[in-house]
Amino acid sequence: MAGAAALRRAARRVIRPLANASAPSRTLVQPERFLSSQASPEHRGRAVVSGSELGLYPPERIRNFSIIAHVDHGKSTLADRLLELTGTIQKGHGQPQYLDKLQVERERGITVKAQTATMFYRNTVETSESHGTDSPSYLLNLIDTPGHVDFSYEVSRSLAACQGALLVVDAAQGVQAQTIANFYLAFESNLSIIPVINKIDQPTADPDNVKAQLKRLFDIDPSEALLTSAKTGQGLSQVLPAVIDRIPCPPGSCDSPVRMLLLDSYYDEYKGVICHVAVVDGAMRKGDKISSAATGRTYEVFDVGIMHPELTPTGVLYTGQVGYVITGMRSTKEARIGDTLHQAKSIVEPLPGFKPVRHMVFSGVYPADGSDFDALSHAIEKLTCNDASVSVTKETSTALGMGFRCGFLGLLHMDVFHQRLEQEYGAQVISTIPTVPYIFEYGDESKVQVENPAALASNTGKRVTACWEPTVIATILIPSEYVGPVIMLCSERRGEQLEYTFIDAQRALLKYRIPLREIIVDFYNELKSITSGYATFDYEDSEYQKSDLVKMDILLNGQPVDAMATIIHNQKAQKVGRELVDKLKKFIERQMFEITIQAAIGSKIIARETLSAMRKNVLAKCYGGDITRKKKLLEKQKEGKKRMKRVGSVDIPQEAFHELLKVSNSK
Ligand SMILES: Nc1nc2c(ncn2[C@@H]2O[C@H](COP(=O)(O)OP(=O)(O)OP(=O)(O)O)[C@@H](O)[C@H]2O)c(=O)[nH]1
Repeated sequence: MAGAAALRRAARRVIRPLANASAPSRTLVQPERFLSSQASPEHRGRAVVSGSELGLYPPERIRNFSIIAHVDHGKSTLADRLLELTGTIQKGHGQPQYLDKLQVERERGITVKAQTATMFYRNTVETSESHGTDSPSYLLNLIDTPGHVDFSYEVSRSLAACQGALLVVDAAQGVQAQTIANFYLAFESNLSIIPVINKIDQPTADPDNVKAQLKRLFDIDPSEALLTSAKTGQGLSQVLPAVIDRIPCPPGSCDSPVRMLLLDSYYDEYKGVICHVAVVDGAMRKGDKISSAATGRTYEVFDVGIMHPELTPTGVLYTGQVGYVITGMRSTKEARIGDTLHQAKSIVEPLPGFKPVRHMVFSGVYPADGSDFDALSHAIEKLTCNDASVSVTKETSTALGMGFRCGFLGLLHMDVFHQRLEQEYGAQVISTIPTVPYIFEYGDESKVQVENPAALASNTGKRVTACWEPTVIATILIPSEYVGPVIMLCSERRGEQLEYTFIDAQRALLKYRIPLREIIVDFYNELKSITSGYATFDYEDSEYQKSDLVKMDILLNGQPVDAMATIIHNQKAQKVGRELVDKLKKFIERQMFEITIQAAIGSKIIARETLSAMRKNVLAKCYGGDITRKKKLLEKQKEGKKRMKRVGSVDIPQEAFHELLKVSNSK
């Protein structure tokens, strides 16, 4: 390895503010029982921590850090290794990516929710702050964050509780689009950033090239980079010493009334609302009364503790610590993320909260079977308790009945939400074509934000005088040979080039301003396919721009299907209209009568297909008299019917709605 000595020297050079001057008056004792890296095997993984033991960790013995990276660069695996190294979980606990707890996270291999784990660690590697085996024990809060662009909101929230971040970069793939986005999130939050070049065990690993990229893009001194393999364990012993040495301790005053930032909340069937908090000042004990700065309501603290990594009651949380609190809150709506919780009756300055969530994509969510509305309503209510970033309002569609209009952070977020509804609550849903929030101005100069294209119909009396659509700044990293096709793709998608640079001899970085609508469906797939999978892509929201938008209706036998209406750029309407009509023809089953399928803008028909009449006889091929087989086929047909939506006199299978999602954007 490039040498522990070199790393130590590098470590000494980086910013290392010490504890806040107003920090603790608590006595510092060596909490030997937490020295898990040296503890006996039976001691490891013990999740019993008392409040008095927690009190042994004043802010200067605490480090709060996040792991941030591009998707799949190894954050969760690195988090696993650190949890093992500190004895927080057993080695070979049989469940890789321990902190990815949701079923969808395990199935998709992605992190969706940020997770926190408290570890206890004694630094045995000499650093500028510690002195070998005499070094004290530290309390480390590790926050594993999602890598996908849709969940960058989770990342920025997590960073608010941290003073530092491990920026993990794959040694073979190098810096990718989300590496850049996450670096800037951490940089703008003033965090100390420790670059970790991971996966150095891979045959194609090229750490020197990655160091050069880090220098060029972020001005990171190459000697600061740690080289690791979360798979083989190589280099991992350097990570936590660097965390202790290079990341400042949390600021805050131990003697002030308690003040904490509400980082996240979720609903637990047995325990009620559980809030994750970062204690900024003072201490919070079981039995204390705390108030919410946002609502003014006061609650009693029923339980308080740390995530070690499961909920571990401690009866108290001190300044600088990150943990959970359970109060009498009845719903997560009371637990507003970004709120300041503080000692009741004290007057405190609220902490800077978070930017409000901006919903990028809206879609209608309806029960596949209309009679399941109550069940769906219950499922959505429960799920939003654990995913506060979804907005939900009731809506009614003539085609689909009663349902909900939901706002999501992006398409993956929408997909994950649907999957969780199905997996965790058994809900069968139909979702409508996703749309972005447009702004329309009418003749009377009133402006409305339109999140449901069908809603535009109610304004037909008014003349639209102008419309605006949201745009994003997209960052795309690609091997240089793909620059041409990517530029073509972006201009087809109405993108405006903002930047074109090379990050090294082989790779280019492109920045485009693109209308959000153009990227929400299928852009990423197409980008991947034209670059043989090499492109990486990230975006951040940008301003609204004036645009020439029209509402396109889909008509079945002359009747508009409100759930299939979409708002689209005028120039693209014809092409997309044809594709939608064509797709529907393939998915709607022939019926006893002829069906015309049309796309229309106002009264102008822009695409049309006809489906001829036919009676579908499922028993047609079932010769002979095997009654059980016939019954089975009829049962299957009945089951299929349940998944149909009757629109006017036409039955539309659920799959047709799903397929429409795929063509709802132009190619
Ligand atoms: N060869 C090698 N593979 C690794 C290493 N670290 C992680 N991996 C593998 O890389 C893949 C992605 O790892 P994760 O830890 O899930 O990556 P992540 O960054 O958490 O991914 P997201 O949560 O989706 O953002 C998994 O198959 C890991 O087993 C490493 O050091 N070497």
